[in-house]
Amino acid sequence: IFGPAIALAIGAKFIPLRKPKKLPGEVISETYVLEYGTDCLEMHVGAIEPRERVLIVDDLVATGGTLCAAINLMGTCWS
Ligand SMILES: O=P(O)(O)OC[C@H]1O[C@H](OP(=O)(O)OP(=O)(O)O)[C@H](O)[C@@H]1O
Ligand SMILES: Nc1ncnc2[nH]cnc12
Repeated sequence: IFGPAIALAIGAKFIPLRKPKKLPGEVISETYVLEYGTDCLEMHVGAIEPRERVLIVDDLVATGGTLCAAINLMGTCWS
């Protein structure tokens, strides 16, 4: 897991985006398409303030569906 270490190194906060039912409290969800079906990412409500800058870290990009879902979750905070 590289996200927390990168956040610490650059002085940023760490925000986990997790598969469904992993995060406690209120979440927002984004469903997306993978090579082998669909899945869903969740993020805590209020984790990001409007106009905050983000760095999205994942282990790999294949179709880009997961990355797009993460970007869409960011967008729900900025709108
Ligand atoms: O660009 P994409 O086509 O979306 O694929 C990339 C995603 O696939 C893998 O996760 P996966 O959904 O397989 O589950 P995992 O996190 O449990 O490994 C990987 O960790 C990326 O998040
Ligand atoms: N194309 C791919 N290769 C390896 N791991 C993956 N996880 C999701 N898509 C993958």
